Amino acid sequence: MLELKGVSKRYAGGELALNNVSFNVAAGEVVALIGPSGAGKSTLIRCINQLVQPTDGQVLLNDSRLELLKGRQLRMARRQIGMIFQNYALVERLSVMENVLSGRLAYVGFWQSLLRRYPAADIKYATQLLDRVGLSEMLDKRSDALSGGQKQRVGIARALMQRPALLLVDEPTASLDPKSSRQIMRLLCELCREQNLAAIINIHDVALAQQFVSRVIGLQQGAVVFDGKPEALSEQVLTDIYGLEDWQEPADD
Ligand SMILES: Nc1ncnc2c1ncn2[C@@H]1O[C@H](COP(=O)(O)OP(=O)(O)OP(=O)(O)O)[C@@H](O)[C@H]1O
Repeated sequence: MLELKGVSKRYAGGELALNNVSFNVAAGEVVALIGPSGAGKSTLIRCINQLVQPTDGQVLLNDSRLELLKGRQLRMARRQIGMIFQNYALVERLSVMENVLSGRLAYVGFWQSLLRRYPAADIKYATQLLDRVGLSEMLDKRSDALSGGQKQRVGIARALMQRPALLLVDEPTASLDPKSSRQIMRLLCELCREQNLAAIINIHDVALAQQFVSRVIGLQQGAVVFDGKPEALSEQVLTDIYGLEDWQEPADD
């Protein structure tokens, strides 16, 4: 499904932010990406969706070489990648339903999207998704009236509206309390199973990741230093990844 082959990234004038990263993610597989600040987690996510062009290596999504695509072809390929963000990235003054429908923007034409005219099938699917994420009572609420956990549910429904093959999830729980964090991680993992979706979740909270995902990739200084089951993350491995940082405490940022 997703395959990274020897992906490296050097920003202008900087050190290697990614160093020869290779791994595969299968359909339906949920991977937590962990590592200390500056390890290259965000760079890796951005190299997958091509917001950052890798300096070296290949990024294959369903056998298509994303790093070679430009313009329209890249936009088409990106439809297969749903993004979920720490700060939700909702349009606050729009309703829950409108935010979810905006997940179809890459599919509907320019005028349709400007006038926010979506096909009936899209509205039906958005309604189903909002029901699935537990927000069926809130379709017409303004997004700025929601709690953090509810906003993240809208963000998840919007990403799924794209009918993606892969979800890239950047710190989905960093702005949430512990209970909402667990609910969001559980929901994400259930949805990936139900829809046979692959996901890479960039997450600081190791204990939370261990509780829900089936595979963890640990980055340190741009290189993969661990790739395995969460049970295999021993104290020694975590110390290798995080150095002397206290990896048991979720990061503040
Ligand atoms: N646009 C950029 N230009 C130059 N250097 C960058 C840029 N973005 C990131 N870097 C550098 O690349 C390295 C990896 O950064 P990255 O943001 O990918 O790490 P991260 O693991 O996501 O960190 P955090 O957990 O703090 O978000 C760091 O040394 C960072 O300073």
